[in-house]
Amino acid sequence: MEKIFDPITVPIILIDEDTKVRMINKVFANFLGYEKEEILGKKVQEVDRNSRFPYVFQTKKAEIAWKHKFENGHTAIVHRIPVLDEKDKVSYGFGMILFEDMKEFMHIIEKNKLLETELDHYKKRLKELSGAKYSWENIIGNNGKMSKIKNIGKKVAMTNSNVLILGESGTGKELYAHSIHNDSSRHLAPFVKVNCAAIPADLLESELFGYEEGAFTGAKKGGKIGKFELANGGSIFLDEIGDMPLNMQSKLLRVLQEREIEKVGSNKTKKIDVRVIAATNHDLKELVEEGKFREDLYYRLNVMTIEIPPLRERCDDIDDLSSLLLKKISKQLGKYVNNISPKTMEYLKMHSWPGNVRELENVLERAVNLTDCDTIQPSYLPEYLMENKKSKSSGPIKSMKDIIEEAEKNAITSVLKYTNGNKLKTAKLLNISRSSLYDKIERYSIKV
Ligand SMILES: Nc1ncnc2c1ncn2[C@@H]1O[C@H](COP(=O)(O)OP(=O)(O)OP(=O)(O)O)[C@@H](O)[C@H]1O
Repeated sequence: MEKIFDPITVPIILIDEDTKVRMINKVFANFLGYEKEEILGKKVQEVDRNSRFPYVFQTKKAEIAWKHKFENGHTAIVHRIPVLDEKDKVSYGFGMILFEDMKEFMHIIEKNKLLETELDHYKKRLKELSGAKYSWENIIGNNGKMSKIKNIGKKVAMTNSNVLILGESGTGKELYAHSIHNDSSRHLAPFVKVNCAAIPADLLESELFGYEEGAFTGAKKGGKIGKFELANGGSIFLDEIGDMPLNMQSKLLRVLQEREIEKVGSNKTKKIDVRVIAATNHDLKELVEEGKFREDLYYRLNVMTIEIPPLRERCDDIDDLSSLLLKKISKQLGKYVNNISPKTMEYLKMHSWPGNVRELENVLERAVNLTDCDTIQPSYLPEYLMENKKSKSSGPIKSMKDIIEEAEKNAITSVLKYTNGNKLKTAKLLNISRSSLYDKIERYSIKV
């Protein structure tokens, strides 16, 4: 035992069940102001009256990194560990000094604090670089349906399953995708967004999976890393998944099943660990029925589903949402506008909000810019919002197709008015392509 204890440069001590010192190394004995031989066999309390070992033997609980003032006046940081036998009886105690003086200890603490601050800073930077900007606190609305959906989102974030976020354009699907990633165990890894509708069909495969050098004419030297590989360890947000071409859907399905990708022009596969968060404003089930979306992919993605209802279906949220958005917008614009008059609120609640929260945000931003007092009056609302109130009436029951067409027509008409007939802005606000907007304008004979 002596041979083991003495070469150790950290002060250590071994005590038997009667608190007698069985072994102590030279450094510890010298620290106490004794020679080793003077201490061995003595009760620990005789060597240091302040010893807590008798107490530790009673509680049977280790005291780790405790500050201890020795009888000789030294203060140190120590461990006191009771060792129990199979019958849960104390068989011996082990003690050691971690820091022989408090200055050394305080120095380590300070250094640790500094490191923690630095670590926080780099964690924040990493999060920013990871691509996910928003978290739950950016999703306004803690009442009614919104709080329920947020709670579902938080539960979903804890799992590792694929997520499907459904909801009309402007309902906050992207906010949810970011927040789920940021609240998941993957939050320090990348969050990569791909808008499946914005990438031409023939480029989507190489965009998602990358390509090898020389894979096709015009391919970059050295090839290209795909979004899936970039998201490895993190999450990939496949926005507008409903617009993904069928041939790509089969390839995506393979990736989800096999958890491996194959670059364009390569015959090698690479294992990847990516969580898919997909979103769409289409009715995916309907697309499946129409043969435009693969059923097997639908079920693969539809493991955890979050459905965000359109704003018109959660009128109760409009009050809360408007006040909180108003606060945010006033702060951003540096204006003090914190009230919405009851009449204005009435108009806001009557509107059908085809552009959902995005439209509400725009309406409020416009009003904050126009108003010169602290309250938003109806006169600061766009014309089309007041007209909607007059035209709201219930009629005979219509087919789903007619209802959807009518809603589309109303949405396009409203937003066109709101943008003063600007088609590019309208298409953007409604999140549809320009060509699709032109088609619908023609189909519904909308006067621009
Ligand atoms: N609950 C909410 N709280 C705060 N802002 C919201 C909320 N929901 C939506 N928004 C705002 O509305 C706008 C649209 O949100 P987002 O882009 O997440 O919607 P989306 O459903 O992904 O739309 P799209 O389908 O058109 O891509 C953003 O400016 C976002 O900040």
